Amino acid sequence: MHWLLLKIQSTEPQAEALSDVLMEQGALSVSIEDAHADTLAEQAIFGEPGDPPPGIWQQNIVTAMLDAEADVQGLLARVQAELQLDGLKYQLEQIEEQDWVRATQAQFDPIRVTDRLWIVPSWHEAPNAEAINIVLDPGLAFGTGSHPTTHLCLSWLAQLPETLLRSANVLDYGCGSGILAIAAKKLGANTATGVDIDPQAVIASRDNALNNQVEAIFYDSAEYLHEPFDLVVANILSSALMVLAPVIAKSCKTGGKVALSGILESQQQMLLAHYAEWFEMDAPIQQDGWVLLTGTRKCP
Ligand SMILES: C[S@@+](CC[C@H](N)C(=O)[O-])C[C@H]1O[C@@H](n2cnc3c(N)ncnc32)[C@H](O)[C@@H]1O
Repeated sequence: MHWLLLKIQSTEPQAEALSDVLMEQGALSVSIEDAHADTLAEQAIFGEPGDPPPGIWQQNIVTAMLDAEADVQGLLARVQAELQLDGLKYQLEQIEEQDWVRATQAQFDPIRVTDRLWIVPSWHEAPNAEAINIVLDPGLAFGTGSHPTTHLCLSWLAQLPETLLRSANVLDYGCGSGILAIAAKKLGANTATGVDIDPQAVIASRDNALNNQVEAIFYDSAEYLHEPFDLVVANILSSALMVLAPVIAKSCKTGGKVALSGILESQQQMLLAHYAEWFEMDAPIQQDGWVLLTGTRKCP
């Protein structure tokens, strides 16, 4: 069994309408991708809570998956007529039936955070059985460890002195998959708590903690009571970090540490200035255009 992939070059104003017409004309699925993906001209597009939708890439590829027997020329003619377009540029590829589960799994390899901390998908053997291995599969909640913002937080947790961690109660604000709370606990934290605005993230975090045989508490941020913790990690986008600053400050004991992630280089000065009201801020740490800000809670 096989299918056809019809890949059409498109522009921002056309792409949505093109996708809709392809679906109406019998495509099994349609996706839109950056025409410059995996090149230096790749355009990062993401939205922040409260901002208008970020739109799509200026130059993109609209890919329709079709039955092997589909009349491609007829389909293209109908699409062009409906959208009043001329000379669509396209490529046609054939894809064979394959083990889709295995193909998906093959995209996720173990991730080394440090020599002693790894994130390992459940279907993989741990590269170092002696290391602290967090077993985590991609799921509905953010946080597989592959994103620089998560990686920055994990590296920060992993370099904390063990003596500090042993007595530390850790809060993971915006826990997603629970990866940071689970890592903190596995690295030796006294307790780990995670909160998230998304109920699916709370469920995923609880499942992941169970799979890792880690005791950690996860709940909805609406139920969070602002109790003070020794360490607070928050990997959320910068607009949310700005709004949540008083909550995060209240959540951190005097002398406690904070780590803030999800911040672009262009946003770091704004965040540093804002958090300086409550924290003695350290020099930013950068990775792939993202910044980790850390600090120590001042006396209120
Ligand atoms: C970028 S993910 C980080 C997940 C994980 N902690 C990590 O480091 O990979 C951000 C998480 O913050 C949550 N979030 C966003 N705004 C929030 C808010 N105001 N309060 C609590 N959680 C929030 C999102 O639902 C999401 O799960």
